[in-house]
Amino acid sequence: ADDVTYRGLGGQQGIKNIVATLIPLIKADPRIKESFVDTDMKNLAMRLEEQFCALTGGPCVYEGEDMNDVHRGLKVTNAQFNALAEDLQIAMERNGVPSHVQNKLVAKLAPMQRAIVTK
Ligand code: HEM
Repeated sequence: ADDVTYRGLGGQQGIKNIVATLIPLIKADPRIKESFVDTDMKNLAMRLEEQFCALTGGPCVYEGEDMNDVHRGLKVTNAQFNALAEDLQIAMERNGVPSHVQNKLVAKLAPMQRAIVTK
């Protein structure tokens, strides 16, 4: 499998660090934080690590919920989707991920927008 992007993120440890940076950004972001008040953020972090690893060619299997099912009823807007993507880019930037690799991960998340945005 092509794991260039996975390696660009710094592999398993790099992804762990990126998600650890991302979670507090989500919790502090006035555009999206209300959506996560009842969320188990440790579980979310574990699932995001799996998902980013699997999507970028790493040796992981995403074992979380289907993106449609988990976001159904949350009334997520396009603006909120973009806000989270922006927070992710900040998290990658802070962990020294080159911008071309940042763009690769964001591009892999883009097709999920239709499943996540329901408003
Ligand atoms: C790039 C965009 C996004 C990705 C890749 C993503 C991915 C995920 C993943 C992997 C989970 C965990 C599923 C599980 O527990 O099995 C999750 C849960 C969740 N997501 Fe998203 N998500 C995105 C955008 C958003 C946005 C914009 C919002 C709201 C503003 C949101 C709100 C939530 C909430 C509240 C949960 C937890 C649901 C629960 O625990 O019942 N997500 N997301």
